[in-house]
Amino acid sequence: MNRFKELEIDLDWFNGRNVSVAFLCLVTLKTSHAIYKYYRAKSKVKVKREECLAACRKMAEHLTQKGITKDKAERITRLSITELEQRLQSGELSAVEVCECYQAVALEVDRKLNCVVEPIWEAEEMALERDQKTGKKGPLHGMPVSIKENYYIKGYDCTAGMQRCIGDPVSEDAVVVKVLKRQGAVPFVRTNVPQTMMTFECSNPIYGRTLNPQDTNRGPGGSSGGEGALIAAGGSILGIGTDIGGSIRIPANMCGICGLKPTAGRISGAGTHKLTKGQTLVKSASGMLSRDVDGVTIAMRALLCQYMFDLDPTVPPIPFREEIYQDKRPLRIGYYIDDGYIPSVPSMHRAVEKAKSILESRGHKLIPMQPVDARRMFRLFLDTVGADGTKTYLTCMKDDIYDSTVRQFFYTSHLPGVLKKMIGWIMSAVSRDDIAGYMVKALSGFGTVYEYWNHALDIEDYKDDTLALWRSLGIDAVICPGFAFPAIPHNTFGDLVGGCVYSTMYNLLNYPAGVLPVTKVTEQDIKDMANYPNKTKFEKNIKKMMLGGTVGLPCGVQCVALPYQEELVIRLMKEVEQGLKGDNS
Ligand SMILES: CCCCCCCC/C=C\CCCCCCCCCCCCCC(=O)NCCO
Repeated sequence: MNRFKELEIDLDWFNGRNVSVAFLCLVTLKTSHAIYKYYRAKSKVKVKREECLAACRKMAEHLTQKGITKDKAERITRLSITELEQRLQSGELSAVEVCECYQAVALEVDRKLNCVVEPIWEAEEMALERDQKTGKKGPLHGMPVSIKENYYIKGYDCTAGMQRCIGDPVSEDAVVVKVLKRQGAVPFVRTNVPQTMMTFECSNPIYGRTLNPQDTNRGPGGSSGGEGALIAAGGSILGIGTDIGGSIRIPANMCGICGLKPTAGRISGAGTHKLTKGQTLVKSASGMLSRDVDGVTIAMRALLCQYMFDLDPTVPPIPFREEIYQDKRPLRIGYYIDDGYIPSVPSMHRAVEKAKSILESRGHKLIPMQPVDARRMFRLFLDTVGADGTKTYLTCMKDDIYDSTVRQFFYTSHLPGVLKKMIGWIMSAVSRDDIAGYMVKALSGFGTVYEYWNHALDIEDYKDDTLALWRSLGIDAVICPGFAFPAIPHNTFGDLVGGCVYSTMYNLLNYPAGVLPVTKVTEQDIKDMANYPNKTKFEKNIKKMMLGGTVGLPCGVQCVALPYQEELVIRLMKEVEQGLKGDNS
């Protein structure tokens, strides 16, 4: 009876006025909490940014005090990597002077392009150790190397542009960084990345936006965009990056430098940001970017050593195979200018045609081909990265400030799965553009492990079909566009995301692929855009972008080989590069 009375009293409380007041209180509380979290994130980001800017200023002052003149710095940074290697090995140049000159130029470049996150303070001490070393020098003795921000460097935050990771310095270097140091290199600056590293723009709320040295109204590509911009502008000679959808090759294409994405796992990825590591169907690959192909070769030779195999036993102990790299045997090389899904632009066609005629003139047989259904591939890729319904990204980005380049993806990601599927379906039906629609659908993820395993089998089928195609054509390698188009204006990633079909294909297949610059956009290429298809929204976006002042932008070619044939990829890249220089040896 008593209990019943109590209940009556409780029920009485639930009158209209009380419920409205409680509801209002709840909304106010929630809103104030969200505002508080937003400002807390903002101030955390601001403090970090100021710290990094102060570090750059302090380093610049230090270098001025040391008397590093612009003249001297430019004299050293203009040397090719092979010249620099020889002078460091012979002792003609000291590791300290090379390090200081590169730091000075990198900081100067950074003031224009915002590509450096912060200097590595220990670099000078490391360089001094190299100079004092007696006995055999390492293959990278004194070589300055820039490091993408998502690689662990002891004592520094590794954020991937996300505020959650600020104030949590890592306790150990990444395996690649350890190996570089052991081989004599001097890591000297950390470079910028996009927030989450899943876009090919290069902007985040902590370190800001990186600009393309070829045209500052455009981005350098991403996610290794800081590396791309810094190397192309002469502030670094060799950089380390990662690539799960094109992050090494896209900046290489957009900035006009070389980049190699090895087979995932050939170079250790231990000690890189963990964001994408739970997703194991398409793995991120560690690789490198450099001004020319020699840089890539020198880095691969040095990294593929016993020390890396010992530190990371998951890496297959295959040293650099000179016999494949130096081989002069004529090859059968497949080529395509269009993947049959996303039409690449005329300047990219020309780049492939140019590389093709160079390779033919060197005795190789070029065979026209079409890759296995690129649309099927891209859907598999998107379903893979969105497999968890984007929960991993949303968790890492909880309470963060969304960068303008990824905002729309995150707002969409928050919607319930059914709604994402529906919106995706409607978008595909209405716009005749199945890329945006399919992307939204892919953000909804898989419902069951059974579906996910079936999806994994579909990827295996795609790999089998591609291998069967290569076997039937009897090809050793493939050349194709380095990307669908050259560098894009800021904040257009969402409109042009489909361009990455050209790069993601070789992540899904896990084939090694490298990009090198071959040509630049000409006035004629722009005139030829008149024949570019104009049916889908995506094609219209590409056309508009290309007509918006792209003349002079670099265009690269991608060289691809079967898994673990990195040496063959580099050989092809080198032959194309030699052909471009008119050297047919
Ligand atoms: C459709 C699934 C998307 C899941 C990600 C949702 C989180 C939102 C974050 C960013 C929005 C971008 C979503 C577009 C994904 C597909 C496009 C891939 C673009 C590839 C760019 C290069 C990425 C890369 O290689 N990163 C290196 C990491 O080591």
